[in-house]
This record gives sequence, structure tokens and C-alpha cells, in this order.
Amino acid sequence: MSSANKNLSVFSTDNLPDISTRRFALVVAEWNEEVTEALFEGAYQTLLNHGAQPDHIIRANVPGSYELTTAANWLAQRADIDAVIAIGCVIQGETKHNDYINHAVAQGLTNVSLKTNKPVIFGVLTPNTQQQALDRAGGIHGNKGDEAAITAIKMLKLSELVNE
Ligand SMILES: Nc1c(NC[C@H](O)[C@H](O)[C@H](O)CO)[nH]c(=O)[nH]c1=O
Ligand SMILES: CC(=O)[C@@H](O)COP(=O)(O)O
Repeated sequence: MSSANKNLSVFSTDNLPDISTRRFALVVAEWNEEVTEALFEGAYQTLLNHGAQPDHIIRANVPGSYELTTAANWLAQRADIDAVIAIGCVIQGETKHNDYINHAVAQGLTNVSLKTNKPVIFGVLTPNTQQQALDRAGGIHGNKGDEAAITAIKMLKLSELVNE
């Protein structure tokens, strides 16, 4: 199912855990800033709307999405971080550069999550065009930042269940 058929900002909020003591790191790529700032706002506000405390959310900027993995690795290893949300937008260009970035970041973030046993969320848009990005950063298909934040919250609940 594509985003065209499932709004990224429409999700069930049933049975979400208390996240008032949870601490989040949001890593934001500076490339395509208009898009990544909208994704950040979506993720940040969604965390607040569901009980996170503002001083329990830290933000780290990186030059581009390729650097998200490195920063996520540094932050996920901190004892005072419970979950990391990586935010970026990699728009297809004339070459295959975007493919290399996207695959590296997707695999890299997965590896960080597995190594640290913490949720590390892939909040990275990989559109073909700028318009597709805008449509998914608060446009007609919702905001992937919202989705990334809810995903982090749901994974924290799962971690509580499996680590009881
Ligand atoms: N073209 C995009 C990039 N490119 C930059 C890379 O992410 C990286 O910073 C560079 O290759 C140096 O390591 N980054 C994006 O986030 N989005 C793009 O569309
Ligand atoms: C994903 C990118 O780095 C991209 O902007 C590079 O564009 P191009 O493939 O045209 O060099």
C-alpha cells in the first residue's frame, strides 16, 4: 500500500504507553531543509501531543541523510536516550547517488537499532520529486514525521513487553 492510499498522519492511538519519562533524540538532515523541517515539526509535535516532555527531546542536525546513521549511533548509545528518530529527505537526482544513500541509511539505522537494542526510526523520505516530498511532509499524504514519532512510541511499548 503506498502513501497515496494510507495517510501518514492517520494512525490508531489506542493503548499507547506513558512516555512522560521517556527521552528522545531527533536527528535531522539539513539537505532539503524545507521538507526536513516540516518532518521534524511533525515528529516533535506528535511526541508532545502524546505525553513526551519538551526537555526530554533533543535535536541534532547533520549535513545530509548519509550522516544520519553516524549521529544515530552516537545518540543511541547514550544511557539517557530511549529512542532515536532519524529525519531526512533524499530526492532522486540524475545519477544513482540517491540509491546509495538510501540503502546505506536504511541498513545503517537498522544496524544501530539492533546493536543498541533501542528503537531507531527511519523517518527518511525517498521521493522521486520535490512535490512527492512535500506531499508527505504535511501535504496531501500526511506527515512522515508524525508516523515516525508514533512508530517510536509503539516500539517503546513493545520493548517494555518483551523486556519485562
Ligand atoms: N542529495 C541529497 C543528499 N546528499 C548528501 C549526502 O546525504 C551526504 O551528506 C554527502 O554524500 C556527504 O556524505 N542528502 C540528503 O539528505 N538528501 C539529498 O537529496
Ligand atoms: C541524492 C543526491 O545526492 C542527489 O541530489 C545528487 O544528485 P545527482 O544524482 O543529480 O548528482
